[in-house]
Amino acid sequence: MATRTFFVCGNWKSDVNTDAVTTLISALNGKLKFCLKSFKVVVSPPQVFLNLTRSSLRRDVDVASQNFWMEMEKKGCYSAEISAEMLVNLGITWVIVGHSERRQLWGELDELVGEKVEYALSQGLKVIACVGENVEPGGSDLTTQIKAIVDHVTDWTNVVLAYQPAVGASWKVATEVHKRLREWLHSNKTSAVAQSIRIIYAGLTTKYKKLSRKENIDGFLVGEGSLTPRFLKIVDQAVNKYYPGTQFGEHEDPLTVSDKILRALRAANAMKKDNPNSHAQAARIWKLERELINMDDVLVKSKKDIKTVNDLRARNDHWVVTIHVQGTRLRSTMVPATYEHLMNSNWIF
Ligand SMILES: O=C[C@H](O)COP(=O)(O)O
Repeated sequence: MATRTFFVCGNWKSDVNTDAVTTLISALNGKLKFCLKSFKVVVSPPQVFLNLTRSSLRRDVDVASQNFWMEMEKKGCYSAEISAEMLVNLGITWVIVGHSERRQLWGELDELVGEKVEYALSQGLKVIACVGENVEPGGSDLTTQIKAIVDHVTDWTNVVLAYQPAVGASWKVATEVHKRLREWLHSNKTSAVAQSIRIIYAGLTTKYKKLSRKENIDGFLVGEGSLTPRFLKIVDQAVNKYYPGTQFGEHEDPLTVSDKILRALRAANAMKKDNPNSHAQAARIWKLERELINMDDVLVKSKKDIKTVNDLRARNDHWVVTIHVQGTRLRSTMVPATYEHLMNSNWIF
């Protein structure tokens, strides 16, 4: 499987008000329990809600603007427009460029789209660059659109390509076009670019689960479906591609052993503070031990030989952690239990 970070962006277009935005933010804040390092979730509210969204949404969900104004000449007076610089100043990290609605309704042409992509990147924004078949009769074809973008990008790390199909296109068409787009990038750029770039699907569909499992589909730009709890479901289904059996909010990335212990110790330490000597505490610690053992199927990438962490006991202000490697006790480590210590120390292995 390619190692491209899966990417799901909810584009709230112009269909929301303050209540809806607040509700959507709390749904995301409440459901997502862990940072999804290998899975990027982004939301794109209308510009009037960018500040509200950025200030109240959890930090590991990024925020995208649906557009920006590029100062074609020097700084000037452009009433009502919002520049890339303003977005950066607000803490917005992504911007959508070349959405079919901007192309159709505001006449944004390929060359402008390419220039906007380049300018946004130069200002430190990441870009969701849209190309598609949802254009006016006589509009440019997919290859021309993509070429106009490609010519303005040198580093693809911060660019996601969103494919917007013609209305009514089936999921089968989507998979075929994504494949062709990657082949085009392979032939016209490099194989490294073709393999690393994320191509996300930005069409109306109910087949998110199916599509998320296709090799060349690296995520979604979701319009209408991002305005309801369905969005969480879409993310769930995609998360499941990588972590079968998990749900959005329950999934966590494979953790290192030290991450796991650190997390358990933090929890144990908090319990200890609350209730220093109770049996209940001992029982909870026992539960934590089990939890660590139950996570043993998660292998530690950088230290392949360490397989289990199966002992965690309290001794005054310290905790003893025993590491077992393939059934044999490797070592016991005494670790300090204060929160500050745990946060700052480099104690493990
Ligand atoms: O920005 C998203 C695309 O325009 C798809 O929107 P949709 O999911 O409402 O069809």
